[in-house]
Amino acid sequence: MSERSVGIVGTNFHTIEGEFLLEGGQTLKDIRVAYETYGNLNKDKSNAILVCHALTGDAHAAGRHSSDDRKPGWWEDVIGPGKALDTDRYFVICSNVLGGCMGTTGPASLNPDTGNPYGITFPVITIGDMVNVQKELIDYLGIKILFAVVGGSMGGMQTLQWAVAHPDIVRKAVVIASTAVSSPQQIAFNEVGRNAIVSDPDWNEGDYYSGKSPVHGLATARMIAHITYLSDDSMHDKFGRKLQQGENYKFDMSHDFQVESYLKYQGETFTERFDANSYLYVTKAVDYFDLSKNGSLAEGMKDIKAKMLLISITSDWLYPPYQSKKVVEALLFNDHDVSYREIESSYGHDAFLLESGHINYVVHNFLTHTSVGDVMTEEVATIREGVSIETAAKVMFEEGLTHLPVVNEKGCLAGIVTSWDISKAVALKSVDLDDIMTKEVLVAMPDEPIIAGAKRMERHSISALPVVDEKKRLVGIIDSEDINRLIG
Ligand SMILES: CC(=O)SCCNC(=O)CCNC(=O)[C@H](O)C(C)(C)COP(=O)(O)OP(=O)(O)OC[C@H]1O[C@@H](n2cnc3c(N)ncnc32)[C@H](O)[C@@H]1OP(=O)(O)O
Ligand SMILES: N[C@@H](CCO)C(=O)O
Repeated sequence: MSERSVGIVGTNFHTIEGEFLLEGGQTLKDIRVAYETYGNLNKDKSNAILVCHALTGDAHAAGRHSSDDRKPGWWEDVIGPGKALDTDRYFVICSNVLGGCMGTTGPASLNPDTGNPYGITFPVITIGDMVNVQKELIDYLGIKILFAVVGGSMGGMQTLQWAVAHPDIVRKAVVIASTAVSSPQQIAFNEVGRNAIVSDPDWNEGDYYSGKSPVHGLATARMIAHITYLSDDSMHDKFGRKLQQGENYKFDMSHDFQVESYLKYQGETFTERFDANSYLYVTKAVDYFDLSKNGSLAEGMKDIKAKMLLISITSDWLYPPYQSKKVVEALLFNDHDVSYREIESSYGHDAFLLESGHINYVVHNFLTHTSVGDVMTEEVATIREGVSIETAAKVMFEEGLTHLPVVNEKGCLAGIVTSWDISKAVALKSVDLDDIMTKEVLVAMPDEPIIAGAKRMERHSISALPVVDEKKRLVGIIDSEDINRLIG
């Protein structure tokens, strides 16, 4: 196993107890979420990155479940020590989507009310529902801010949805080979796939879990979809008109060309790991995805606060660069902080899984150009000027703090009290907070590079910096231990 891998990992499960309301108005009971995590969550819980998977991905994004596993998780090249999603710095989370078939509740799961698989009685779900389920997981993990949300393809849709629906949680968002609105062509390809599934007699109106499954329909759906993940150039490069066996045409109906054999293999192996009903539901969720509001993408995106990075792939004809550029335009219309990169690649849509060199470079740069505001803790316990030392000590004890900012009636920083100041007060029998607090406080600004804040802390041997805006209002705090971990 590569030294740069997260190594052997396991899948965890969390149940969201009770009724869960879906965007379509229906409910699901006791949703189970399968998830994996890599790296460690820091003390402030400010280094979490949520990775959202694509259509047929799963929670197993990196590492191996056992040393015998033939292949690692699907984004092994991007997640791990020293990689863009650096597990020495970040706590990476990936969960299987709602409606999936890799551990999270989906149509193949048992309906608790009937004891039978949901099948086609499973409610139609949306990208918004997938994100709402992830939000429950993040809450369960005690995470209040996401340093970043990252995803390709359908994972990019979830990432955009996160940025729109939870602007105060998401600090950075990386959207790769994706769109804010599913196009008619995308819907059309999905519909052909669904049609292949429901036309298979073994589909049996979705009720096939005790008999034969619709493997022919599902394999055909995958074959069609797989073509859309490649490009004309990559197919020329990969297969050309090469034959699978021998040098002469057989002039029969066998899989004479390599590309035929390849597609057959891709279709068949897919049926070993994916549920046909899940394919119906997850593609539907993709089709319904549309972040525009009143016909305007700019309006739909106006609440976003995260710094955004959009990446597209030159040869991706399924999610063409124009779709990412539309998102960029909508964000620029709102004066948002957005970067855009187009990766030159002939691999087509699946380049987001294959061009790991490019992806690592671009995503690493985006994530490491971090400002104070990207990592600061916004919920800061404070005390008002003029309170007693005892009150300050009590707050620090109850909140487990070593630094406590003192603010005036306008919320402006007036000083800071440390646990050392409290010890001094006890030793000197002081009662007046004003006597012991530091009034000339070193601070950081949200827009300054994190490295500048870290250097200031190092130079002055201090372990926390209050963050203030231009009016000196306290807006957050940063802690040296967490910062050092993030800047590596
Ligand atoms: C986030 C997510 O999207 S998770 C889901 C990602 N995974 C998938 O989508 C699985 C489907 N696969 C793919 O999409 C792509 O294969 C990728 C992007 C993952 C990997 O691409 P590549 O590394 O170029 O692999 P490639 O497409 O050549 O497929 C290789 C497989 O095809 C087989 N193959 C290659 N040529 C032929 C052929 N002529 N006949 C039969 N089989 C063939 C190989 O033996 C290999 O089999 P294996 O997967 O069992 O090892
Ligand atoms: N290979 C990807 C393509 C869809 O983005 C998947 O199967 O999920």
